Amino acid sequence: MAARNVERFWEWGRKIVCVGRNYADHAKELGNAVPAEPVLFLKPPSAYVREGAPILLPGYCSELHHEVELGVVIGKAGTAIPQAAAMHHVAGYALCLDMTARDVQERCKSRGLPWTLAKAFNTSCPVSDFVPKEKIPDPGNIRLWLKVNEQLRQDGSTSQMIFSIPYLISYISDVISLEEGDLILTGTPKGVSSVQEHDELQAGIEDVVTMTFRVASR
Ligand SMILES: CC(=O)CC(=O)C(=O)O
Ligand SMILES: [Mg+2]
Repeated sequence: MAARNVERFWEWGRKIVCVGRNYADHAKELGNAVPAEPVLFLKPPSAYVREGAPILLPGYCSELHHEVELGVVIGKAGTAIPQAAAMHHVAGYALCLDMTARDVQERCKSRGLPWTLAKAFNTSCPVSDFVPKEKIPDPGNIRLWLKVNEQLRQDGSTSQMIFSIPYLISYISDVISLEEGDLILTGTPKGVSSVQEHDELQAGIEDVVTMTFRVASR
């Protein structure tokens, strides 16, 4: 069998581990408490969508939100990885959107139900090209931005994250072993807002990588 290339991690069928409420200003804008420990949820590999294909509005959602996030691509498997060794397990990064059916999430929250329908639907994880680790020497201090129809909606820095990337890798891998090709979404800064059919979303990690997606109905 030909060796698989981590640069095409989205084709591997590996898990996507997402961190919620990792930026205090975003937790605040949604009226959520700032967490004492990371809030985790999962997306399946079927959530991936690549540039050229649309983000599909789930039929049961009336308020689809964008969340721009730094994605961390795992290059070396591990369980209970110590923080000091965490960055040795990183192959690189990707620009990601954590598309969220916000109305559905609010209903789930009020009923104490899991967020699966709100977070894990097909095309809920638009993802950029792979960014090799060397291109982002300080992932804890880099700008993330997102425009909808050319209007800037999100503009934050990973320096605002509550839990650092090494802490997240250590925390997650203590509970869920990380494998090569897994992706960690590290949370979103403030400015999330709803998108409609035909909207154009442009996002970037500083000027390192950008991507553009359109929203379409199913
Ligand atoms: C409230 C959320 O949807 C949490 C989340 O995904 C985040 O990035 O924060
Ligand atoms: Mg998110």
